[in-house]
Amino acid sequence: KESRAMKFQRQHMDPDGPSNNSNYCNQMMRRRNMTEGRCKPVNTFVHEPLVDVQAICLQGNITCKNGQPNCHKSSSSMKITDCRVTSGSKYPNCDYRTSQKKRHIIVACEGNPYVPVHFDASV
Ligand SMILES: Nc1ncnc2c1ncn2[C@@H]1O[C@H](C(=O)NS(=O)(=O)C[C@H]2[C@@H](O)[C@H](n3ccc(=O)[nH]c3=O)O[C@@H]2CO)[C@@H](O)[C@H]1O
Repeated sequence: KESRAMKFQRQHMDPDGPSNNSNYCNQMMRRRNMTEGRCKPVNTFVHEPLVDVQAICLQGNITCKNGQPNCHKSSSSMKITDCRVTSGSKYPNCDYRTSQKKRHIIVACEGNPYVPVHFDASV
């Protein structure tokens, strides 16, 4: 069974990316298995070293969207790519808009070791 930490990395980590093409999301959402059963509507990939994203858990606690107190915001902005399903997207041919941004990211952390398990938002 995939751990929550590994699921976070599968869904959100791409340190070597992004390949600067408009098909990045169409390729990566499939490759990371987020188009099975349905097209995952929104997903962010982070283009920073894993250790830098794991270090976010050391920042002060902030409230997550779901009200839990175990979220943390990155101290610096990070290179991300937002993937958002298009209006014309029809499962199983999931179609995404690819948007490259630099944002602070907010993740939820859990466990021992205390590591990211959920992507909450970018600001
Ligand atoms: N505090 C917590 N502590 C610990 N665990 C927590 C906590 N909260 C949730 N989980 C768990 O995480 C799991 C999960 O998949 N949550 S999810 O909201 O659906 C993820 C969102 C995110 O993947 C994506 N998104 C969204 C915006 C954006 O900019 N970029 C972007 O990528 O869309 C998804 C839906 O919004 C679930 O098992 C839930 O129990």
